[in-house]
Amino acid sequence: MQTPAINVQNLCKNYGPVQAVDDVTFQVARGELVGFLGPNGAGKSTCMRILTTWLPASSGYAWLNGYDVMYQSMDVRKNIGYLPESVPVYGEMRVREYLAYRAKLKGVDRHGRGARIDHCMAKSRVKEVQNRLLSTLSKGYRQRVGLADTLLADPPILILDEPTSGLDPVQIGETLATIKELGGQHTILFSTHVLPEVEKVYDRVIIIDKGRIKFDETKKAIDAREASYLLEVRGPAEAMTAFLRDQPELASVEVQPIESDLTGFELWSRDRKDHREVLAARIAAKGWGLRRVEVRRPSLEAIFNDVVRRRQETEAQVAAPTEAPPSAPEPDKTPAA
Ligand SMILES: Nc1ncnc2c1ncn2[C@@H]1O[C@H](COP(=O)(O)OP(=O)(O)OP(=O)(O)O)[C@@H](O)[C@H]1O
Repeated sequence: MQTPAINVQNLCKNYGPVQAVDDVTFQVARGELVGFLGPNGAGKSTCMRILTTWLPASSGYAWLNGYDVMYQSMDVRKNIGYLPESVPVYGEMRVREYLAYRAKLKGVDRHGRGARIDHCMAKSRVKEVQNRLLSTLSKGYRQRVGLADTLLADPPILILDEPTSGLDPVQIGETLATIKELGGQHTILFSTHVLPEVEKVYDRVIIIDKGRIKFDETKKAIDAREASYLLEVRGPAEAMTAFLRDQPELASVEVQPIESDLTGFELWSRDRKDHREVLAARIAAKGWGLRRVEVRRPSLEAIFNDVVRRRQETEAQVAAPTEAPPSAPEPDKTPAA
């Protein structure tokens, strides 16, 4: 079996009491394009900084192209291009001059260096600003210069932390297209908390939340997931639930109470066929009011909602103080004269 491009085993990182990365294990095969998704503070940047040798792990292991991030950090660095969340700026340097300096540091052959810089600037769409001082660039352009930098030595693995951060919608589209194109020749792990961005380019998605991996699936597996149907029906909740659970076409029924006489249902059919019309007719025949019928395609958004938002909602409910009983008025603490 081929060595995975990225191999992470039981990785942990704590910053004092904050457990930023908590027992993370995953592998990325060569050539895979993996979206690393999670809400703010999930632990994405911390993971990436460990994988790129910029931060030591508290425990666990990681290998990139077979090199240990802890003990073979120079070899790891030769095999990766890393775009950090905030690109370091050498404000007094011009874009081309900066990339030339970086290419020299990375050992890019002197004879081919100029052509390589041109190629990377073209890929990252920064040619038009090549003579501008870095300090005068917008965050979006700086991010693109950072992307050009990651490509200079043509490393097999690219680790891109929020590559579209600070870009306008047109630039986001262009950068995603570049990432997709690069995906053919490199292994790419890129992070974002913007769902639609991953949806456009990924082969596989890993969702991390509170330092733990909560979901890891290929696009193919996600696309093959079965659609469900969302219904909102007005009527007696218990009777409606029992009725739907009796329908021979349905494999599973989930109940989501909405208000006193309105209930939401999520339904999965037994045979992957669409039974909405027949179910709607049966519900109408019972005299119940059908307010909503909708197909819910398996999407990253739905998965993300299941994995992260429901956890957040549950936590918010637990944290919300219960209504305190009216208390007796505080005794007057004013000291007696
Ligand atoms: N240097 C640090 N010292 C203390 N805590 C830190 C440090 N860096 C990160 N953290 C904490 O570790 C957790 C994970 O942060 P991290 O930056 O890795 O998350 P992230 O998923 O990249 O978030 P974002 O999308 O906002 O960049 C957060 O709770 C964060 O506050």
